[in-house]
Amino acid sequence: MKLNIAVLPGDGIGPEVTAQAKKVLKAIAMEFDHKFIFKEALAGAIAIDKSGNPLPDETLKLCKNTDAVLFGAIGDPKFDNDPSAKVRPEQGLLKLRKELGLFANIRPVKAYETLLSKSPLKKSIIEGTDISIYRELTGGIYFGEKRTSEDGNTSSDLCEYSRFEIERIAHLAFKAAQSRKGKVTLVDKANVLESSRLWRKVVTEIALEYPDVSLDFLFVDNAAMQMILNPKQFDVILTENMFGDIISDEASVIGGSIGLLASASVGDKYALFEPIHGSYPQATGKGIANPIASILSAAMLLEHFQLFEEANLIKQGVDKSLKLHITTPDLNSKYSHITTTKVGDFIEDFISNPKDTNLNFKNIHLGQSTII
Ligand SMILES: NC(=O)c1ccc[n+]([C@@H]2O[C@H](COP(=O)([O-])OP(=O)(O)OC[C@H]3O[C@@H](n4cnc5c(N)ncnc54)[C@H](O)[C@@H]3O)[C@@H](O)[C@H]2O)c1
Ligand SMILES: CC(C)[C@H](C(=O)O)[C@@H](O)C(=O)O
Ligand SMILES: [Mg+2]
Repeated sequence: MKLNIAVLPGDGIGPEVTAQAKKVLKAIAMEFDHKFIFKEALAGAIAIDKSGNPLPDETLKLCKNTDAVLFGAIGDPKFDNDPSAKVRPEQGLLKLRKELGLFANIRPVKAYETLLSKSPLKKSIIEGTDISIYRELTGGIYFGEKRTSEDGNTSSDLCEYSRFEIERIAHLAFKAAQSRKGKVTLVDKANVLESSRLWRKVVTEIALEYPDVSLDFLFVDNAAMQMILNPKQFDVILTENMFGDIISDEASVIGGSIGLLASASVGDKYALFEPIHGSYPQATGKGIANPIASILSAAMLLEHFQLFEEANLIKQGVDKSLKLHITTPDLNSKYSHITTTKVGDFIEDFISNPKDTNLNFKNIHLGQSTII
């Protein structure tokens, strides 16, 4: 298969982790005789520095003319620490999501058998957790009207949703549940917010079209607690933009690191794949950022194009790296010298030689030969 992939590495650790995902995709192309053509473009703080615009026109144009976008992360403390900054890196990402119509952001969360001891949560609580979060991505408070009074002392962000925006992601969530455990949990704040009451009404109506799927409701404050008390109760979580942002970072604790959580953002026409984490500025250039979220986002990209065998091979490589503790320090690897690049190298090697039980870690040099 031939795929044109726009790569937007972004800021901070974005370029480091995206380079690993790209490397892994190149290995897949080689093994399966695909042609993946990568074209890089600027987004985020780096784009503001170069052009004054967090999403330059040529970047948007490239994304609209490719089959898929592989996104790193954006954000820089110089903007985070300046509330009066007029242009911000995050505006670039939000505009990109809106322009590409990426209304559904799918964030899988699972507890890896080999990482059960890495989570601060008890093994008995997290073991077997497998959740798919469907986060609405182009509406709600992120995109409603923003106002600040003339004296600068009052500000507001409008949270607005239409029936159409709720319906289209709800259908995706119910369809996903049909091929999973058959349960959708709508996370909202319907006891307070009018917009959440619309979500409940519309989602309840749509549920009638999916009699094989059960629907329940949880207020977001309770959901945040349930996520760490009893995450196994969840199958598909359907929620609005901001609640989904918050609850998915919280859910990453189950896996052991946010550096493991990938995502796919899809719409009617375009698709973008990115880790759920940010630009983790403190880690830039240190080689300590976990690239697995980015690598698994590349696997989601392949799944989007029905390349399941290829995606599975990447996932097997990830599983193997975790099993062998070929991991960055966020997962307390027992080896101190496993960098971002070395994790990518290992998964790349695995893809070209998955059966090699003596995988020689040619790029890794662990200094021991009996770790398999
Ligand atoms: N999609 C995006 O591009 C995105 C997402 C979230 C935050 N941001 C931006 O990133 C910047 C930093 O935000 P933040 O510090 O709140 O969130 P962050 O996700 O960048 O980092 C939060 C913490 O998560 C951990 N972490 C994140 N990525 C990791 C990785 N790959 N490996 C290991 N550990 C990792 C680190 O402990 C880090 O301190 C801000 O400017 C923010 O706006 C961008
Ligand atoms: C950077 C920010 C705009 C973004 C969001 O809130 O959607 C991020 O937190 C994410 O989860 O992708
Ligand atoms: Mg977030």
